[in-house]
Order: sequence, then C-alpha cells, then structure tokens
Amino acid sequence: MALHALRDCPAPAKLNLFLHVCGRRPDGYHLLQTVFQMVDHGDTLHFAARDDGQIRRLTEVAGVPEQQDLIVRALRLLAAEFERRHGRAAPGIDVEIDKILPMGGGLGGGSSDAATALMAANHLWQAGLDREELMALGLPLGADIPFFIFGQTAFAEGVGEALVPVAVPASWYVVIEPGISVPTAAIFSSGDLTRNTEPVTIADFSRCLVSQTNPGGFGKNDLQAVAERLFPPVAEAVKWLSQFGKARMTGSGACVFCAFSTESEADRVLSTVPAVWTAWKAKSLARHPLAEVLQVGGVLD
Ligand SMILES: C[C@](O)(CO)[C@H](O)COP(=O)(O)OP(=O)(O)OC[C@H]1O[C@@H](n2ccc(N)nc2=O)[C@H](O)[C@@H]1O
Ligand SMILES: Nc1ncnc2c1ncn2[C@@H]1O[C@H](COP(=O)(O)OP(=O)(O)OP(=O)(O)O)[C@@H](O)[C@H]1O
Repeated sequence: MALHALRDCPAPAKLNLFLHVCGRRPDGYHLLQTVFQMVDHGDTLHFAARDDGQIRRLTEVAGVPEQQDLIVRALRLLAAEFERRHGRAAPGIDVEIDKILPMGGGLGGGSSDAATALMAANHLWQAGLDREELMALGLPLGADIPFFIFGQTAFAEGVGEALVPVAVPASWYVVIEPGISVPTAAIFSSGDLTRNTEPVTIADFSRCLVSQTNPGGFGKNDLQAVAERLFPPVAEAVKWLSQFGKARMTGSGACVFCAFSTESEADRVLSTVPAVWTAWKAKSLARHPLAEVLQVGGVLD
C-alpha cells in the first residue's frame, strides 16, 4: 500500500573539503572542482501526502517566504513532471521543517532541504523518477542539489553536477558558524577572485589522503580569501580554529571547519570555542541518511 507520510527525514549539511575555481562558463557560472562531504548534522523534514494537489510548507522560515522556498519550488517541478508522466495531477504534499542549518553558511542547507524533499515526494507520490532524473530536475534550482541526491561522498566538477564517488576516511569535524550570512553571488562576482587554479585529479586528492590524516588538508578553498576580505568574522574564525589544524571555509562561507580523526579530539576543541560563536561537531557520512528512512537502498536505483 502507498505510504501517506514520511516523518524525520534528514537533510544533512555538506562540507567542501577543498574548492577550486578553474574557469568560468560563457553564462558567468564558475567551473569548480570540489569534494563534497556530508556530515551528521542538518535539518529534519516531515512530509504528509494531500489529495488536493496543493504543495504547502506548514512551518514559518524567517526570511524565506513559502513560495520562494527551494523545497516548494523543487516540489512544484516534481509535480509538473509527475503530471507529464502520469497524465494526472500530483497528489500534493504538506511539508514541515525543523531548520537548524544557518542560511548563507556554505553548508548547502537550502539545497539539502530541496534534495530531501524531491527524494521523499518521489517516494510518497510513487512518481517513478530514477536518481539521474531527480538530479537533473534539481540542478536548475541549486548547484548542490544533484550532489545530495547522488548521496555519497563525491569529487565534483562543472558547476558541481559532474559527480564521481570518492573514498574519504571517517572523520570528526568541528564547525564554527561566524554568525553572518554570506551571499554566494557576492563572492563569485568579486574582481579579486582567482579563477585559474590548475585542474587536479581524483588521484591527486586520494594520494594526499594517504600521506596525511586530515581530509581537509588537500588543496584550498579559492573563495576563502575573498570571503575573509569582505566578511572579517570569517577570517577571525579561520584564525582561531587554525590553532588546532588545517581550518578552512566551506562553500562560499560563512562557516569554517577543521577535521579530526577522533571524537575526543573534536570534543576537546569544541569545549574551548569562544562563546561568541555557535559551534558544533559532526561525523562524516559516507551515504545519505535518507536511504535508511526510505528503507530501500534501492528506491532510486
Ligand atoms: C559554492 C558552492 O556552495 C559549492 O558547493 C555552490 O556551488 C553554491 O551553489 P548555490 O548556493 O546553489 O549557488 P546558486 O544559488 O546556484 O548561485 C548563486 C550565484 O553564485 C554564482 N555562482 C554559483 C555557482 C557557480 N558554480 N558559479 C557561480 O558563479 C552565480 O552568480 C549564482 O547566481
Ligand atoms: N529551505 C531553504 N533553506 C534555506 N535557504 C533557503 C531555503 N529556500 C530558499 N532559501 C534561500 O537560499 C539562500 C541560501 O541558503 P543556503 O542555506 O542554501 O545557503 P548556503 O548554505 O550558503 O548554500 P551553499 O553552500 O549552497 O552556498 C537563503 O539565503 C534563502 O534566501
């Protein structure tokens, strides 16, 4: 029998272990190379099917009107695709969200919410899209959405949509939220941004992991220098966390992280973070945790 509700669906944060800007497309979007790592800290979404075709977000999210929410926009795209395939309107859905990821944090919160919504509704509605089709549906809404649907640690190229799985040792991360929101577009449009980092290979990344224990130690984040200049709290967080290892910004900021090989090391550092910042620790996730909730392993394959 078809399911009517899916509760406690995780939408995990991602960290960009490195992020190189290697060029620019004619449409202005930047060509990146990055490794995406999911961690066990994120938003939680709850879904219930409706029978009137409406897509509703029941939770208020400060600063994000319901109709602009990436979750709602993604579900509208899925509903249109459902109608095209099945010749009838999609059933509709209610969405509730427990939001803990900061916006403009570089943790991919909005993209992760949208990815979880697409996977959950595809399941609830029995829409029948496979993984690649869902990834393609989400890409126009956010460059990180395909990665979350891909659902495993990945080396990414293009604008983040060309994905290859990569093995990264399990690690603990301490993440600092500097308390500001960094608009992604402001970083990419800066005249100071370097856009010519030489392309690397997965083998370069993997070789580096063998020679050092820190998965965040390879390469650099090309967006970081610009973000530090425009947003001094980012620089302060990087400076403070650098006492303990190779600290680095994720995505276009503002959050900053450092990897540790044991939970106790992460706990020790976390306990000393100055109270002005929100900080947390999280463990790496090799697979998207929604697979367990959907109890499928194979629903999208
Ligand atoms: C930097 C990353 O966080 C890395 O994971 C993502 O690529 C950002 O993805 P995102 O938050 O989904 O960004 P979007 O909302 O798609 O893009 C915001 C703006 O940033 C610029 N942008 C974004 C991604 C990219 N590869 N090149 C760009 O130039 C574009 O001006 C775009 O209008
Ligand atoms: N469900 C949502 N959650 C968060 N932000 C949303 C959502 N829907 C739309 N947005 C918009 O997207 C913007 C970016 O939010 P998001 O949390 O994805 O930033 P981010 O972590 O910096 O992303 P990235 O790492 O992809 O750059 C927000 O400022 C907000 O206006």
